[in-house]
Formats: sequence, C-alpha cells, structure tokens
Amino acid sequence: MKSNGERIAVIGGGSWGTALADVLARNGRDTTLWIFEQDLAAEMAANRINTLYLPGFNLHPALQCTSNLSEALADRTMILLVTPVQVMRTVLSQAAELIGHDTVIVNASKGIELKTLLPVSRICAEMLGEESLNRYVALSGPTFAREVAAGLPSLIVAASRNEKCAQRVQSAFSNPTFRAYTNNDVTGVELGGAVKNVIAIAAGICDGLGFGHNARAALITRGLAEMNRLGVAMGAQPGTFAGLAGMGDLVLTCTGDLSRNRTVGFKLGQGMRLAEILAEMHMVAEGVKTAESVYQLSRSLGVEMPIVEKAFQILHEDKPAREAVTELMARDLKAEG
Ligand SMILES: NC(=O)c1ccc[n+]([C@@H]2O[C@H](COP(=O)([O-])OP(=O)(O)OC[C@H]3O[C@@H](n4cnc5c(N)ncnc54)[C@H](O)[C@@H]3O)[C@@H](O)[C@H]2O)c1
Ligand SMILES: O=P(O)(O)OC[C@H](O)CO
Repeated sequence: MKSNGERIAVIGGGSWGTALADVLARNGRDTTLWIFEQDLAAEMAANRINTLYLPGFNLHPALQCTSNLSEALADRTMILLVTPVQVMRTVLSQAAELIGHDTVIVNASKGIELKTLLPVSRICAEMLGEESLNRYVALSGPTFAREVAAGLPSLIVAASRNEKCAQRVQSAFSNPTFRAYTNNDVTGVELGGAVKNVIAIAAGICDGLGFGHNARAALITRGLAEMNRLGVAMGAQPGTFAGLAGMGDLVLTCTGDLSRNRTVGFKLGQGMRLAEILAEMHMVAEGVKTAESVYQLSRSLGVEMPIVEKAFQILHEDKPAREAVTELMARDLKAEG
C-alpha cells in the first residue's frame, strides 16, 4: 500500500493538531495544517511557531500553514481531524464538499457530541456519507502533545474496519520515537479516548481534595471498569480497554500534570468554580462536555457508571465534590466486577 506519497491535511491547529502535523512533516509527508484563527495561521506561516497552543517548539520548515480550508484540503490523500469534538460537525459541514471520495479520514479528537451522543466516526458518517466509514481511522492513545513535539518516545493506536487504511496511517505517522499500532476496534478506541477524559477530571478532583494515592489508584481502576461496561454495551471489544487507547490513556491522563482534564478536576477539588476555571483556560478540556454525553449514554443504555455520574453532577449540577465522594463510598457493598 502507498504510504510515502501521502498528501495530508491536518484540520485543527491546536496543540495536538500542530504536534501531529509536525510529526508528519518531519516524516517527509507533504502536510498542510489548517488553523481556525486567521492571525495565528499567518503568524505560524511566518515565524514557524504556534505561540498560542504549542509554544516553545519550532515547526518543521516543510509544514504548510493556512487558515484557508479549500487550500488545506486541495488534492489530499488523507485528512486528519483534530478540532474539539463539539465543533467537529460545523467544521465538517464546511469541509465535506472539499474532501475526495477516496480520501482516508483520520480522527485524533477525543469526545462524544453533546446533542446527539455520537462519537466522531458517526458524525463523519452523517456528514460525509455512511460509506466514509470504510476509510475511517480513529487515532488515539497516551500522547501529550508537548511530549510528542519534544520527540519523546510515544505509542498510539490507529483503529479502522479497513486494515489497509489503518496500515497507511501507521506508516505515515511512525518514526523512531513515535510508534503506531493498528487495531480493528473503532468503537472501543473512540470510546476509550472519550471516557478517559471524564475519569481524569474525577481523578483531578480526588487529588485536589487531597485524598491520596490509594483513592486515585482505586478511581482509575473502577473508572476502567465503567469504560469497559459502557464499551461492551456499545459493541466494543473488551480487550481494547486493556490497551493503549483504554488503560494506557486513562493512566496518563489521570496521573500526568500536563492533562487539561485532570487540571480542571484538580482545581474543582481545590474549591474553584467551573466557570472560573474555564474562563482562565484557552485550551479545550473535552471531558467537561463529554461528562454529560457519557452520563446520558449510560442512562439510555442502562449501564451503571457511578464515577461518571458523580463527575457530571459536580461539573454540571453544582454538587459539592466532597459530598459526591461520600456518596460513592456509601454505595451498596458488592462483588468486584
Ligand atoms: N493536546 C493534547 O495533548 C491532545 C492529545 C491527544 C488528543 N487531543 C485531542 O485533540 C483535540 C483537539 O485538542 P487540542 O489539544 O489540539 O486543542 P487546544 O486546546 O490546544 O486548542 C483548541 C483548538 O480548538 C480550535 N477551535 C476553537 N474554536 C473553534 C471553532 N469554532 N472551529 C474550529 N476550531 C476551533 C482552536 O483553533 C484550536 O485548534 C481534542 O479532542 C483533544 O482531546 C489532545
Ligand atoms: O490534556 P488532556 O487532558 O486533553 O489529555 C491529552 C491527551 O488526550 C492525552 O492522551
């Protein structure tokens, strides 16, 4: 399968889109990065640095930067979606007619759309046609943008129902410090990336309250059980959640101080109000909105997700964090499972 000749558009010039576009350019792929903010795109094209979302890293000289969507999408063999999930549908509505019918569609964003409770694969199916799922790849795993940009060793998973598409993505992204695995469980890989952000907020809350290492380890473990239960109900393969896009990313985001989701939770645990926390953040913490999506999904599917429920109540119903933890601990005693 062709890989070296890929011409790739990266849609979204936040920290992750910029880091991934830079990996591709360093790998010798013909890569164009679309940036939403016009002034930032002009600055990046001139100064080769994303001062807003990925300061401190010089971009590869071959990486093309633009705020013009038609220019970014012209004559591409692969597109990589990396905008926040809640604006993905709007961006795709502008991009749809510019995307070729055999272009590989890759998504690296992690979340569930609020109004529809859909993952990005289903948003793509609605906006680009059901057939696009045959060339759709979910790219996910434990990967902080800043560490990837610094060239630190990182692993990721490319999941698709189409093995050849997954292999093209694997080949386009892999290099000596960035290693991609293939997988065929799109549902599990997408769900893992979305749910871990919610559990990371809960882990941050737990640490912000000063509850210690035992509590955090327990929360990660029981969070994984919730992810697994929801995944199985939605047709995912349970083994996926033991992998990079499940446990791997859950552990990273629940313990790594670079996580925006964990940071939101930590500040909540320390007593700050959500509005105050979000007002001083210019980046996205997908778990804030995805907490509501996952909570609604769990209710509609009848899946028990007590940590997600409490995270939702703290975030969106003003439940005091300490009270939420007391309620979690007071639940009926049961067998582990
Ligand atoms: N940053 C990471 O380390 C990392 C790693 C893996 C996955 N992700 C995922 O990647 C996705 C993007 O996150 P990020 O960290 O790159 O973003 P970011 O927080 O660094 O930046 C926010 C992005 O949102 C864009 N944006 C805001 N409003 C928009 C609009 N109306 N239309 C289009 N774009 C708009 C901005 O241009 C910018 O690209 C998220 O789903 C995130 O969970 C991030
Ligand atoms: O900073 P966060 O919390 O959005 O997490 C970033 C990545 O998803 C980690 O894999």
